[in-house]
Amino acid sequence: MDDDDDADAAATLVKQAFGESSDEEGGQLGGLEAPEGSERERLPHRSTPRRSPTWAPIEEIDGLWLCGDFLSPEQQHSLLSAVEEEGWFIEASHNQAMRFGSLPAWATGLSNSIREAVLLGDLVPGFELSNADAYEDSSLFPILPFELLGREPLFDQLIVNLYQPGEGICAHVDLMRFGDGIAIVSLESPCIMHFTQVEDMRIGSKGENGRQPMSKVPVYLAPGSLVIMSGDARYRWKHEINRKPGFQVWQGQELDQKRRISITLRKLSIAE
Ligand SMILES: O=C(O)CCC(=O)C(=O)O
Ligand SMILES: [Fe+2]
Repeated sequence: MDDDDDADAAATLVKQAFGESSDEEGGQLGGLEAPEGSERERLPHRSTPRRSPTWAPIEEIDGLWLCGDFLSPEQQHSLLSAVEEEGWFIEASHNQAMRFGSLPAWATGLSNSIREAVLLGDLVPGFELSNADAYEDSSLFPILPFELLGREPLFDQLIVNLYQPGEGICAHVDLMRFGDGIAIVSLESPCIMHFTQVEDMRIGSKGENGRQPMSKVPVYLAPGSLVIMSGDARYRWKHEINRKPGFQVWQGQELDQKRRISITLRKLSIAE
């Protein structure tokens, strides 16, 4: 596909997923409605278009993108309410819920919003100038390759994790039963997710791209942020969250740990 074909395919995808114009139901971030009685709900439907979210590449890791302003505070609130209404975490001993196949409506709305943010979001200023070469073949869709962005459904597996202060997740690469292209939305507490290369990229050896492997790459996940992992980021880097004292340090400050909820969306691999 050349760039024009890609652009046409993207336009078709936007129309299919979100309707002809952004005023229609299901338009930009339309899958997430404001809570009843909120200021936004009283406004005429979508009278003020929401600004585009901004995407920043994590420069050390190919295929890792962060959208720090994916969800507004209102949208975070309504997403959290939708999760809480599922009743998964009423018992203190329950801290994880999984769904396969058909997802709750709010998760399908979230999935649509992710696709829309990838298609319509802005790249952080300066990105195109400094990184144009590395992304030559995917300049239209640097955040998620078009074959992943255009698949239907985009995601068919949901996992919601609830972490109390001090709790996290050990370094891992997600199971191979899940395909490429993984999205993680963070709610409530900010946290630092650390990425480390898998063993075949040992310290001291040079990776395929000629770069020296990095020891550990910290990524700050604000509430309402969205992370997308594909390619190397998904297969060649482990991710972990260590919320023990001393590990959640950002710009010299230890983060204040509260409860954190994360929503991970993935697509099951097609069975061979
Ligand atoms: O909670 C998170 O942000 C990450 C969750 C995760 O990596 C997973 O469920 O595989
Ligand atoms: Fe994971």
